[in-house]
Amino acid sequence: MNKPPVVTIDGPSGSGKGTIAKLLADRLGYALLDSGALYRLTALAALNAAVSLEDEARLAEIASNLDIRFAIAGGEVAAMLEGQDVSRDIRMERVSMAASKVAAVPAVREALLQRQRDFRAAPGLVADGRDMGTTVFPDAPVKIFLTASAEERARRRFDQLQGRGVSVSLRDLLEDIRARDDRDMNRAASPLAPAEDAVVLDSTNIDIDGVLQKVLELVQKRIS
Ligand SMILES: Nc1ncnc2c1ncn2[C@@H]1O[C@H](COP(=O)(O)OP(=O)(O)O)[C@@H](O)[C@H]1O
Ligand SMILES: Nc1ccn([C@H]2C[C@H](O)[C@@H](COP(=O)(O)OP(=O)(O)O)O2)c(=O)n1
Repeated sequence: MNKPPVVTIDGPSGSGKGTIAKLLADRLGYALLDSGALYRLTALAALNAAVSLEDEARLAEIASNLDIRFAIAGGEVAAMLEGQDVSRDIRMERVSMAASKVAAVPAVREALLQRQRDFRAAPGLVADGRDMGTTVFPDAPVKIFLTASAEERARRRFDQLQGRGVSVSLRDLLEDIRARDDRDMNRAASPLAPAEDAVVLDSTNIDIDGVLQKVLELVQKRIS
């Protein structure tokens, strides 16, 4: 039997992956995997348990035993850790930084691999992350690598956080984005990189609707 199709959307922080993945999943009636949330949840659980981010064995144990669930609340996906809605907590800057460290640990990635593959279900899946097209779903029929300049991505994040009433400096955000890009691209385990068969889309000068239209065109061409 053919496996349900997967559309993978990989790329650096702030490139618009989460936004496009959600819109696309809604349009297609597909399930959604926000794989970054799994790394964020692992990081939050480690911070809550005061586990050192250098302690790779304990981090892998946490990733293997995560008690998590994604629930739909008011049209949004809520991330639940041990029964608590932690959707806001996992987006905090200190958790973002910790997630990028935790994600560099090969045993953590290994522990989360099958959990991610289990999201594949009929009629299809949209999966957003860093290694969806390269490692987790190498047989996906549609692979997108979404990118944008670091300055544009920092500006987007700035607007997003300001909209939520979080006060941040644009310069700090740009530094954080560059540090995270560097760690995500240069780690040994599943580094951030386009799959050989991915279509690279630079959204620096394209709005959300423009990106969605391009992705929908690709899906229509490749998934009948
Ligand atoms: N093409 C785009 N043009 C302008 N803003 C965008 C675009 N794509 C996404 N955004 C905005 O940028 C912010 C970051 O997008 P998000 O989807 O969270 O990125 P990622 O998941 O890649 O980190 C959001 O506020 C989103 O609305
Ligand atoms: N498949 C994935 C998804 C995320 N990660 C890492 C990379 C990031 O530093 C963290 C958080 O990812 P997330 O996609 O939520 O981050 P952004 O929204 O793009 O800022 O996890 C990963 O290594 N592999």
